[in-house]
Amino acid sequence: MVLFSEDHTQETRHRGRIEVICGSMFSGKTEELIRRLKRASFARQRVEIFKPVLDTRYSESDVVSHDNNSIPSTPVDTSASILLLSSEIDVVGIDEAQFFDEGLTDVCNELANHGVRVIIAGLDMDYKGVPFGPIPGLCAIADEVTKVHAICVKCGDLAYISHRTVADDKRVLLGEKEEYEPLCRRCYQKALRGESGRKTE
Ligand SMILES: Nc1ncnc2c1ncn2[C@@H]1O[C@H](COP(=O)(O)OP(=O)(O)O)[C@@H](O)[C@H]1O
Ligand SMILES: Cc1cn([C@H]2C[C@H](O)[C@@H](COP(=O)(O)O)O2)c(=O)[nH]c1=O
Ligand SMILES: [Zn+2]
Repeated sequence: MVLFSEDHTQETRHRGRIEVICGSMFSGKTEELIRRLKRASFARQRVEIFKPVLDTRYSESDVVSHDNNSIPSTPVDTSASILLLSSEIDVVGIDEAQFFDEGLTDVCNELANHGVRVIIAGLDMDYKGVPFGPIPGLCAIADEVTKVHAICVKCGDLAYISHRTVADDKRVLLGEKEEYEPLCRRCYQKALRGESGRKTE
């Protein structure tokens, strides 16, 4: 899939569609979400961005990337709130979608069926490699899925998973580089076996 394609149909009004941007931590999901949403704003489309209320890492309200790019957003606690707050909107962006309830799939379908372009960013897998929350279902119903990759911090290959580096087995543990590192499949298997590797940063 070509990531930075100039698909001008995406800037066309009244085209309901669902786009999913997924991958590991540090893979550029939030940056790609912000890029698409800012382009929609430049095209004078009415844009609304949502994130789960529990994601307070960088900001209570803004969606912020690891490189500190940001865009204002509305924190919500359920997917149903997204539907309620999206009247008269052309483009809906949703970040950290893995933390939403399973109702998010129906909400996104409903919006797209009514002509809204819905752009969703989220982790495809948790730290154990298990598909995360509503993301797999959203990938199934999406018009377009973009899988992005970080760089494995041990070997420089493409990473596919977010390895948790602290002892905590809760599925939800907000964090950054102190708690997670993106690894390729080979380095992840080594890490699970307790073999040390060179950390390149
Ligand atoms: N190991 C890494 N591989 C790729 N990018 C990384 C890595 N570590 C830090 N980054 C930074 O993270 C940025 C991506 O941030 P962001 O869009 O917030 O990612 P995501 O939302 O997927 O976690 C990259 O542009 C890069 O500057
Ligand atoms: C793998 C994994 C991650 N999380 C948390 C850690 C971060 O707060 C977010 C992901 O943010 P990003 O924008 O993709 O970098 O999710 C978690 O709670 N559980 C996990 O298994
Ligand atoms: Zn590796």
